[in-house]
Amino acid sequence: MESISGDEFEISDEQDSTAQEEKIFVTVRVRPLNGKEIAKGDASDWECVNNTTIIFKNNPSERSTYPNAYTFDRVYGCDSSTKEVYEEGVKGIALSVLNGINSSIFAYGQTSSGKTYTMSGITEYAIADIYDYISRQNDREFALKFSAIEIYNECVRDLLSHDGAQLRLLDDPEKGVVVEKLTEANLRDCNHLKELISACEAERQTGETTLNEMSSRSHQILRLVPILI
Ligand SMILES: Nc1ncnc2c1ncn2[C@@H]1O[C@H](COP(=O)(O)OP(=O)(O)OP(=O)(O)O)[C@@H](O)[C@H]1O
Repeated sequence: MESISGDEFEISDEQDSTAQEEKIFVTVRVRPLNGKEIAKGDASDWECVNNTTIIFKNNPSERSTYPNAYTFDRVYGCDSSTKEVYEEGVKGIALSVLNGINSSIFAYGQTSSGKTYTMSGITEYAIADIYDYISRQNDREFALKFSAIEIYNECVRDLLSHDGAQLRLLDDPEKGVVVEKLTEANLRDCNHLKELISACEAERQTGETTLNEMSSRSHQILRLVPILI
């Protein structure tokens, strides 16, 4: 997400210090075993022993000098809900974009680890909160722009365009990396954004992997840019 552009915009000291800290908040979420794994008698190798520590339970004895406990800003066990993950680790970051702070929220992990599942839920909650926040502003009015790309086999595609053309990445001295000719939609409202995200979902490359029948096979980047009007 990119922060607001607009002349009158000011940020508070608290927001300013958050921006200067360039904080990165890293969380881990363990997904529950799926039907296939349960049928095979698999057991989870990972256990969250408190809010910040996850342990690997099956260290072979000959490698016992390897660490088996890992600490993150927050860890979520397999009974956690996406709402919990969102509220504690993501909401503040998503809303900070409306106060002038560029922010990114991304998921990383092997196939079938639950990236799409978690990010879909998180996106839904973030959209609801962003529009709720905007509707409660009496002194500020926002316009939102939305764009979406997919990176697949080293190619960048515009998910809001049906022509399937490969887009070029350009290095702009002021803006940084820019995707040339990328469609930017001016959002009418929350439902418009949801419709566009569904359309992007339909455009994505999917395929089967040994671990995930509906693997996304690509990286998707959704970008929301609020503008003060
Ligand atoms: N926290 C969870 N609770 C219940 N089911 C989950 C959870 N996380 C993932 N799943 C299920 O596990 C399967 C794999 O998840 P998902 O497709 O999100 O993985 P992925 O990391 O995006 O995989 P890929 O990289 O292959 O696209 C899906 O069927 C999804 O519904």
